[in-house]
Amino acid sequence: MSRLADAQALLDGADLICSAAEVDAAVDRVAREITVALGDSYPLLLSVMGGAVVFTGNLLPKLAFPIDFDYLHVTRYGDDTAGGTLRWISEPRTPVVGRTVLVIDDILDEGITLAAIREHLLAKGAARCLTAVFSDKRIGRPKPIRADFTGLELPDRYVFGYGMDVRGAWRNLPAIYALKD
Ligand SMILES: O=P(O)(O)OC[C@H]1O[C@H](OP(=O)(O)OP(=O)(O)O)[C@H](O)[C@@H]1O
Ligand code: HPA
Repeated sequence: MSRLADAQALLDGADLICSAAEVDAAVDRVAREITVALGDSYPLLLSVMGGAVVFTGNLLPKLAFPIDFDYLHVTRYGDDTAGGTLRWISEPRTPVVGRTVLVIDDILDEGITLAAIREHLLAKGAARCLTAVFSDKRIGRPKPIRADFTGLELPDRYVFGYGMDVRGAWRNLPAIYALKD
């Protein structure tokens, strides 16, 4: 099969678990919570490439206070549906020393990625490091980190859409889908 047909088959065989309207409402709520918590602190927002790109792009225009923005890239899934070793692809260029940092990511799954990023930024001298995730997967096991701001809780299934990929595809979907178990 072609890559196009493979990607279409993945979507056709998946379940819609969260509509675009629910997604948008969750992002609105998270934006309000972040505004209350960080509106006075001129934070540095760090988007975790590449999954956070859609959440970040929708969240930032809803924050009506000054921010600095940069990105970092770490990965441990690649095109796989199970996580492996964390690889740092790029560091933020903006110094974090003394800053209030808000890390933005698409999904907190096992929590390994976000916990490592937070530890790294604090070791680099960030004054505080908060985290905002579009989604938190209910994996039924303890995680090494809890997000300070969470959009949606998702079931323990492989999910995609709204920045999250399945075998590299479908980050562009406005709603959330899950592969059949
Ligand atoms: O909580 P965890 O189990 O550590 O997984 C969460 C991380 O996995 C995904 O990134 P991925 O490794 O797929 O990188 P990508 O966004 O570049 O595809 C996602 O964007 C999170 O950063
Ligand atoms: O369920 C998931 N879907 C997409 N990307 C992910 N990264 C960690 N878990 C997931």
